Amino acid sequence: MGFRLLPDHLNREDQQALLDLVMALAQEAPFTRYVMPRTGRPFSIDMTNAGSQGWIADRSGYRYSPVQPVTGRPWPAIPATLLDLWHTHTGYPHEPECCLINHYRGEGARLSLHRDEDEETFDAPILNISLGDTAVFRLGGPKRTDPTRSFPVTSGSIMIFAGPSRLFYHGVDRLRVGSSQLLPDGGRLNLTLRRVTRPTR
Ligand SMILES: O=C(O)CCC(=O)C(=O)O
Ligand SMILES: [Fe+2]
Repeated sequence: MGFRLLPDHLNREDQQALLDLVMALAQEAPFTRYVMPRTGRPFSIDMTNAGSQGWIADRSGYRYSPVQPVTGRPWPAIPATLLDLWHTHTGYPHEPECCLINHYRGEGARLSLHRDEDEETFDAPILNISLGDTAVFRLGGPKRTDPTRSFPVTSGSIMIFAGPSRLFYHGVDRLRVGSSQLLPDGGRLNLTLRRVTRPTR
């Protein structure tokens, strides 16, 4: 069990259906440009969430919140299509609690090298779904100083970060702007499904 990339896994119709779901979710929970803790510098991408827990950032840190910080309303539920993909590809016996949605609008949109480490448990894999422009994705190892490699991730591709790769450093260097026509205004959407709390049995 480790890292898996399933290139072009979802067909065009499934991609469009996911895009429609994201557009609907964004009506309820608007995309927001967070700022980074301490520096207060804005991210180059916009974010929203579905689920009982949404990943947020502000001057005081990175964390999960049950509500959208601007509207104060709970995040919309994670759509069944995404729950199905989670169960199919992760085999994890519990539901994901967060679907973080990143919107990379175009040139200059990136996500620097980081680990997903704000969750209470790292037992569950992370499921990553890409829609729209190809991303130049960077994957390293468990330590920030480990060597990294970069590779293209196209629209409809799925990545699974399971086992040790759950805590590998990763990021997005840039988009190949204009490589996909899926999003009406161009750019890329990325969905990551996450388990946040430790399941109680
Ligand atoms: O956009 C991507 O593919 C990566 C997203 C990511 O690493 C994150 O949201 O933590
Ligand atoms: Fe990440």
